[in-house]
Amino acid sequence: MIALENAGLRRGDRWIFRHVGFDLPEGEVLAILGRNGRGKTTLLRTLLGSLPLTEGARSVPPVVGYVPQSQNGGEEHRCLDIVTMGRAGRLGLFGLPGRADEAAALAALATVGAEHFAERLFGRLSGGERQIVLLARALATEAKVLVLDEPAASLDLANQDLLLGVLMRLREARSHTIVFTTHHPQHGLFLADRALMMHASDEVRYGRAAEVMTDAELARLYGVPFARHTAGPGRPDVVSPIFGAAIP
Ligand SMILES: Nc1ncnc2c1ncn2[C@@H]1O[C@H](COP(=O)(O)OP(=O)(O)OP(=O)(O)O)[C@@H](O)[C@H]1O
Repeated sequence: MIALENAGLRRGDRWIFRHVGFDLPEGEVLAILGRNGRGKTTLLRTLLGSLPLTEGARSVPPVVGYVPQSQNGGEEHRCLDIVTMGRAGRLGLFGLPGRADEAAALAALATVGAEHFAERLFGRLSGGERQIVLLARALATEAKVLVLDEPAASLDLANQDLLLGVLMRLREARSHTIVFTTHHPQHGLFLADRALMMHASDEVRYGRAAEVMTDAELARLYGVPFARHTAGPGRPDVVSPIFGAAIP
């Protein structure tokens, strides 16, 4: 459904990433992890088609729903209008959204459990609620692939829980193939079927999230040791960085 094969991207004389390959089955969720500047956003941009690969190949459907880290602007618009903007790619050059588009936007809000936001102003929502509206906008495109760039980056714990819960419902429905970047390993363990760990520009590990996100690999990725706790039957382990105990 979505794949990269021996993909590389060079800027000037520097490879941002190289030899990246994965093949994400339809309906699965992929978490991309790596330190600051490791190339996560650049990799997402190649998936979105806004940056060409220097080498290798990508296989991504033509329409992808994108959720940015946050959005500046639109604060004075109703959430329904923000979500209806997701229909723009389906309208003709000078086309205006019609009733069917508004109905699709309402359906997208309902999918994320946020139909009650429809008439509220986007600027009056909390950060987490805004992310959910932006997710609804991506769903309104009717894309089967969703790409999210650090969707929980600026959210407090309650809002992280809110957003992760909505994404988990999409995962359980297996209605979309989802790729997201994160600095929270726990989000990967909670939500993702697979993980792509960007250790270095030419070293990327890909596999089942529970198998590749071991304590040792997380410690190697971030340079910080991790502790692990079991969270009860049917729940993924909980990992926490042990600050102040950096690996020599
Ligand atoms: N337009 C550009 N020209 C040259 N280098 C760039 C450009 N944009 C980004 N880079 C470099 O590419 C590298 C990867 O950047 P990218 O934003 O993809 O990292 P990231 O893993 O998403 O980082 P973060 O976790 O901080 O968001 C960085 O070293 C960055 O400086």
